[in-house]
Amino acid sequence: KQILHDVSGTAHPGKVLAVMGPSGSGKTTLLNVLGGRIKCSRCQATIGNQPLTKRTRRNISYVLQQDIFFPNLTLLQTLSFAADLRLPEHLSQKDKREIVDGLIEQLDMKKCTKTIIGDNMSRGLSGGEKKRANIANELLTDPAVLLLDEPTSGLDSSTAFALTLSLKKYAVQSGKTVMMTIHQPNAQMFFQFDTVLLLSGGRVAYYGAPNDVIKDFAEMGYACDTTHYNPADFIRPQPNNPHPTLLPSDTDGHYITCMFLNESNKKSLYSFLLEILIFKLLTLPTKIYSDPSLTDVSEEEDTDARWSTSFFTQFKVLTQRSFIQGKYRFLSKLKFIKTIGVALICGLLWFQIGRGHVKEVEVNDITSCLFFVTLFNSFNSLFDILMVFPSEREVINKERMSGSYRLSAYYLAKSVSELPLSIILPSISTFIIYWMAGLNGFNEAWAFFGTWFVMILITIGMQSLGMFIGTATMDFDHSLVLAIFMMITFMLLGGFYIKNIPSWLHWMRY
Ligand SMILES: Nc1ncnc2c1ncn2[C@@H]1O[C@H](COP(=O)(O)OP(=O)(O)OP(=O)(O)O)[C@@H](O)[C@H]1O
Repeated sequence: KQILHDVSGTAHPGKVLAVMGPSGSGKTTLLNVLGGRIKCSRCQATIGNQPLTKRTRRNISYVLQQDIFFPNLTLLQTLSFAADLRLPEHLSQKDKREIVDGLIEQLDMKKCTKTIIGDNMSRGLSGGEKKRANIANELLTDPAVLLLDEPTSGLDSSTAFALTLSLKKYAVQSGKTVMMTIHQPNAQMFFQFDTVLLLSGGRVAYYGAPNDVIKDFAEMGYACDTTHYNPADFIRPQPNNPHPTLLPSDTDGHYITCMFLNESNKKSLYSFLLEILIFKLLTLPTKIYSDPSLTDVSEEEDTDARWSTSFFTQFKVLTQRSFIQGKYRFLSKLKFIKTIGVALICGLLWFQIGRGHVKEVEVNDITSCLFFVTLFNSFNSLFDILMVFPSEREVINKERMSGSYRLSAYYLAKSVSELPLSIILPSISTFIIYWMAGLNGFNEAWAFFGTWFVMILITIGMQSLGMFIGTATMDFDHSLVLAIFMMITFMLLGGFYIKNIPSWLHWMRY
């Protein structure tokens, strides 16, 4: 589905470009392409003089419309972990902390550094604060270009205006390029923008200075009574001007330029290129297009390092973060009560069964006891981890899109941070049941360690299986069905219920 048709324009350093247009006009799609979230084979975009590749895209930060964070971390923890992952390793912890503190101060968030981000279940930062946290998170890397998708949505008009002002100030003071989509700016906000790109049905309806919009629309026969109308409201339902106006660039630096090519409309491409050529000769300080031929940007992957930090740093920071994020799960009293409670019941039920001279009939009971302990620990660890990865997927996707870390570093960190759960709880249950049931008598302590070690291996194995099922299905209902099916298959083929497994099914127990 072609969403954007012949959209073109330039965003300049030190200036704010607002992408406006009715819902579904393609604003987010445009930003997604520029931010590298959608691969577009027929689009040509350059940053400065460079084509947009994985490496040059690192100069662009993209603030998504949704504020996606780990809800249990505080604002300071969130930004500090992001700084550790995304800032170059040669910066000291003190430097990184100063950058984080500076951003918190700049965005006026000092009073909520220790507040958790929060979600529907546990209240934390307010909507506006979350939005600012989202922006701070992207500003950490000091990008040359900042893309923001509807940063003012859900904010009241004065907060939205304050945010627009801060973005404008940021662009002017730091000479950065700011490009944002916005739905309904009030008149005050509208005139803060340096350039407005109005989209309608994926086409450019207006591209120029906000001050000229009334004049341009009046020339087309749409006069606006500015004493009674907000120009931003006025132009929204009138998106009939298909001709983009090109603005001269007056600043050098990281300006970002893009063009979407409609293959079926080569004529417009050529006339557009001609327009650019004339324009370029007349005004442009540096070139817009280095190569007008149609190249596939997705093929222009370059081999430069994609990450700011080493694998080890990523692993270390992600493990720490995972511990803090998951501490509510790890330290859940309920889990301890459940484990100890079930272990005590088992201990009482099989009390001293293995002690002394074991009769033949008791051998069966001992096998049942071992089978139950194995099953209990397996179920616990399998179901505990099933939804851990899917629930973090959004955050991981967002962070991976901005090139924060390798997937392998995340996976290893996640596995390591889950270890306390996979060691402590099975150790408790095995310890209680083993000694209460008196398995193997009291004299052979080594046999206890043997049993304990096997239980730990089983739980770690089950944890991996749970992670695999959760990741493969990404859906609670499906993962539950698959997990139960696999557990029951293991139980049936484990040799407890039936000793004479048909030979053609033997292989399945592996
Ligand atoms: N992957 C897709 N497949 C099919 N259609 C899509 C896809 N992505 C976007 N669209 C369609 O493209 C159009 C533009 O979507 P986009 O999200 O860019 O709009 P928008 O201007 O940002 O809207 P809003 O202001 O409501 O967020 C919409 O009609 C949408 O349904």
